[in-house]
Amino acid sequence: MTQMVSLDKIQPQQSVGQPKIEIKNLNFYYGETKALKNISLQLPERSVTAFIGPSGCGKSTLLRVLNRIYELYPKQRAEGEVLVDGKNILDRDQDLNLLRTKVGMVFQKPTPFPMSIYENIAFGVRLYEQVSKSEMDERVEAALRRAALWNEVKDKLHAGGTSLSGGQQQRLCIARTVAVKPEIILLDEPASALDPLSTAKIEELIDELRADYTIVIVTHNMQQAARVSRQTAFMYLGELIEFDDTAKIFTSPQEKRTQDYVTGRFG
Ligand SMILES: Nc1ncnc2c1ncn2[C@@H]1O[C@H](COP(=O)(O)OP(=O)(O)OP(=O)(O)O)[C@@H](O)[C@H]1O
Repeated sequence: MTQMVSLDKIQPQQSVGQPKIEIKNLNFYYGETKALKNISLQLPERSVTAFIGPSGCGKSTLLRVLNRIYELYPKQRAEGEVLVDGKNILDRDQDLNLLRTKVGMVFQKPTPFPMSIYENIAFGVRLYEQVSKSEMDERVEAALRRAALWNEVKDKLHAGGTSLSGGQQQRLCIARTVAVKPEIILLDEPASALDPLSTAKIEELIDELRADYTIVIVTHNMQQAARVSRQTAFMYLGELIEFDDTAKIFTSPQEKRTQDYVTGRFG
């Protein structure tokens, strides 16, 4: 079998936590088109899970179900159950604002708000909490430190967020997400628009954040999945083909399609 992924980069085995997210018999539709077919899987808490698979297999769709962001678009609907801490977030009575503070999301392209670095973080905090000026200063600093950006921006907090480099903007978006104290962070190809150095910084950051958050990352980059994740889900044509420890998916997968994909035979 041709090895595409260097094995020394794969995360060491550790004990896996309790399931934070349990997806049960999930189907997803764009109008009449069924994009996810009966997906069931459990994502452990305080751990990084990667979704991999060829273009169009449903990785981003599955990620977007986890904070119900698809609801912003007409004719998109999910059926089945997604339990977060045992509560089905697909229930009609789910408070979507609450869900989105608990489940933060970072997109492929850095999307800072057109405001200062400080305000990029303070804005989201203010939506959910009333905090004093000094508390806000502390929140902003803590979030920027958590996103490994503080040292680079501490002297220009009132400069525009968009004046930062692409890699810094992405870390600002991670800081903004972390500032509202989520438990789950969804990352949709967070480094695909970045240069190798900025990508390495994002990966280091993911490695630090995994102790405190349940992280789900969609990536096209299999080396990246191997470097950052503890579990990997391989998807194909809207189905979950295989879900296992990342080391197993990349070295001894059970399914031929997984093997073909991770060894570069298709995709
Ligand atoms: N807004 C939309 N309307 C209709 N169909 C869509 C929409 N978004 C995605 N799809 C379809 O749903 C399926 C899954 O798409 P999705 O973007 O989740 O795949 P992906 O694995 O994330 O792909 P990529 O790696 O290219 O980003 C595809 O067949 C796609 O064409």
